[in-house]
Amino acid sequence: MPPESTYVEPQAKKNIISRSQLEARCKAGEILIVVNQKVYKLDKWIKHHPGGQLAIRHCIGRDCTDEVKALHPDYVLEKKIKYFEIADYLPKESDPEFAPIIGSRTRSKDEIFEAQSAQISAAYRQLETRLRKEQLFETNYINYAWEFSRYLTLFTMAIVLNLYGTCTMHYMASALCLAMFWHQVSFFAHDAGHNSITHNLQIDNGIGIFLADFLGGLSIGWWKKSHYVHHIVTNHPIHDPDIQHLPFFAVTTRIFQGFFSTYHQKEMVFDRVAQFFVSYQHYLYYPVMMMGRFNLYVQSMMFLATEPVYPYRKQEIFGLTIYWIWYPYFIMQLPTWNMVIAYVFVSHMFTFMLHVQITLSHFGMSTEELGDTESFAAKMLRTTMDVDCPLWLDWFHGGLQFQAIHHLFPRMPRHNLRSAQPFGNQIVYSALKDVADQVGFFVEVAKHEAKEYIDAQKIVLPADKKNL
Ligand code: HEM
Repeated sequence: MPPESTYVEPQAKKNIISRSQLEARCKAGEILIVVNQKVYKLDKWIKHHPGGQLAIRHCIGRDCTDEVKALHPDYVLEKKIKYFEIADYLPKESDPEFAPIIGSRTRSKDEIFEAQSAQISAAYRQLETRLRKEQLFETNYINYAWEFSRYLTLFTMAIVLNLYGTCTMHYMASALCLAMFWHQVSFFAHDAGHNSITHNLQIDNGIGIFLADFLGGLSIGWWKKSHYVHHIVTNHPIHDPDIQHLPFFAVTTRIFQGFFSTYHQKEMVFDRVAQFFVSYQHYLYYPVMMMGRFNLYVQSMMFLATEPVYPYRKQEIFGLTIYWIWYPYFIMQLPTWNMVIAYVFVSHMFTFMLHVQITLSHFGMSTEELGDTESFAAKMLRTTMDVDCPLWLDWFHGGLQFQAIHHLFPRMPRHNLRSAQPFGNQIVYSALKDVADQVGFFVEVAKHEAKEYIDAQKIVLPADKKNL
């Protein structure tokens, strides 16, 4: 055992599961995950998990400590998780299959990658402690008061311009205000989905249902299901629903062969229709984004109709029913049918800004699968991008332009993301420094090897010839 190893001899009586045993048991169908060097068995409970089944399925058979810490309130790790503990996890260096590294063997590329990834993870954990000290996980309700005044202004303007308007310009301005209202309120619903408003699951869920279902006609449950998965397997072409947009877009050429989407549970084929649309995707991007909200209606209804276990189904169906009463009633106040149709399109299409903002942070980033040894923090930084924006424009992006820090700490209230970002950058810089150091090291090795080769071959370089 190397002296610097952190391995501690487990107590004789405790159950121990090694990495190979874990793999074998998971392959046999057991739902086991590793958190803080302990193994948890979730076979029976998975269908009751408030974060959905798929979130857990993406963590089966691997260490998901950082994911679990990032996505749960403290009580889950402090109390709830204990009920599912079945054994200690045997770190791989003590597993007979993974013999200790003896002597000065050169580390393989995989080992270097794993070590770098672990370094980022360690920096990430320190950062979390620091941000807690800075109280950046606490909600400042004054921010929400400001936001409320904005929502209320937009909604009131939409109503007044619709009911008391006298010309097309008034009606279209009303539609635009409604689109802006939906756009802005989505950020609030996003907080509710992450339980980052009151940090109480029931209350935040209630807020989410009111905002998304009653006011917007969309299912918060549907959104939460897909968004949680997105946070765990960000930018994975096969697993992340947020980058699966066939037949319209292909974010990576990897999907040209078609693939089975684990989220949608269906084959996504790259057929002729997809070939046609994808070849024009650079033109179609904005028009498709403008139609996005109509698609969300369909997804919401499908979710409520087909999700096997969902505790808030009745409340959400009630919410959607109210929406489908108030919105049609509202637009029927317009003087002509042409105006009604124009209103529907303008109010829906101008929410495209939200879809653009969401996709902007991920579409241009890596979609590689780098395996289980990549840490959560390393993966989030590789797949997520911030959007630069001045302070005065924060309201427009809702604070979510700091997407990398949001992905590292999904439960952090949005209004704290700007303050947290400089701390987050430290991880990025230290990761980049590591990469730069590695590159420098490889250059030195290459130089050394080249020199050895030249000396061995007794090659005379042109520059040296002149000196002969
Ligand atoms: C023994 C294991 C686990 C237990 C006991 C557990 C328990 C819970 C509980 C009680 C909640 C509701 C939290 C609240 O009150 O806000 C929750 C939410 C959640 N869990 Fe787990 N969970 C476990 C494993 C996992 C795993 C492996 C993942 C995947 C990374 C996961 C992802 C989530 C997500 C995404 C949410 C929703 C978070 C939110 O609302 O912001 N959970 N879990």
